[in-house]
Amino acid sequence: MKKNVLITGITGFVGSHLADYIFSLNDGNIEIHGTRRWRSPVENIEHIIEKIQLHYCELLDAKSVQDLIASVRPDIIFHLAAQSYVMTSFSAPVNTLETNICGTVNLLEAVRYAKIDPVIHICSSSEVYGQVRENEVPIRESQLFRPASPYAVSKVGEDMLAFQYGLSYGLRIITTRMFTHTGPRRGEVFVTSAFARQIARIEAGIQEPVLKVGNLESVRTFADVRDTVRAYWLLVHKCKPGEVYNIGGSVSMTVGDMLNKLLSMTDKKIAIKVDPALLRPSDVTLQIPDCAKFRQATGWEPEIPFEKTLKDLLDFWRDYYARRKKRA
Ligand SMILES: C[C@H]1O[C@H](OP(=O)(O)OP(=O)(O)OC[C@H]2O[C@@H](n3cnc4c(=O)[nH]c(N)nc43)[C@H](O)[C@@H]2O)[C@@H](O)[C@@H](O)C1=O
Repeated sequence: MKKNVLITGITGFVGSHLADYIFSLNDGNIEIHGTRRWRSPVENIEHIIEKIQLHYCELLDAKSVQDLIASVRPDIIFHLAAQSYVMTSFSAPVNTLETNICGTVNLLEAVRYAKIDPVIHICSSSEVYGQVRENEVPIRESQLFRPASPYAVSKVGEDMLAFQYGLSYGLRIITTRMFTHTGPRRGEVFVTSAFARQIARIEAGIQEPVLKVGNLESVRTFADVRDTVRAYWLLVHKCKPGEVYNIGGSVSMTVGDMLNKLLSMTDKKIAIKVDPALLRPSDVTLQIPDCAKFRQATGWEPEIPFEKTLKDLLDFWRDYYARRKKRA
């Protein structure tokens, strides 16, 4: 019998890569279902749109989610739909909390009412740990939560809901606290993409050679999105419901060092300018994960070198502006 895999947020960055990864396994017994909101652009999944079952679904509408779950009856759920930009959560805290917390409740309730028993992957985030002290890195799953943004609080909520629905109703939920991940299709607001996009625009002659930045001192441990989705697939097959796992890359550096790597990939001379609008009321400046628990459970290791991740991201934006120019 075919296995139904449901990816909420399949039109997004990680969702689209996860669908690509599952297709690459060439398993004829898997049917991929995904959700989209009526306004969501579909360019990330245009290349696979004929091969997936796409469902209109509004996570904040309980009926919409119940109808979806009752009709798909998924065996595996990857809940990737979210308001995921930290900065936006400061200007739209209620929307962030609603989407990430109430949206997750609607999904978990819909599973209960459908009386099905799927494996459910809930995406918490490394942001739940907030600002850690130097003696607290690498960060383990037992680290205290000190959320530094409404987004982080929303992910604490999601994390706790995953625990509680497992405890109260026996749902088979596995939670990840993923650290920063990037690669082609990364949304333009996130730091790696924001920088790569500006370089591509400068190369295309549609932006002055001045690159706007926020806080360059933050340390991040970058993972490639393609390693990330491979980890998520292993997670639902090898990890234990009720447990929570850190997942992250192995390359840690400041955002400024990451920028220098990107700048070394272009011939253009580019000036750097701090834009105060990109500075957060409170920032998380030290994120280095301890992923031993996940590695032990799955044998997963990140494989893609960070230079390739950045080059692929930059080329993604170069292609984007080349195609735009052709259409004009
Ligand atoms: C795990 C976690 O990972 C992501 O959250 P994030 O790490 O906050 O991602 P980001 O790319 O917005 O910022 C990274 C750092 O870079 C600094 N920074 C400097 N200059 C710019 C800049 O120009 N733009 C942005 N966005 N950040 C900048 C900024 O202040 C911050 O310190 C999300 O996927 C989130 O959903 C998630 O769960």
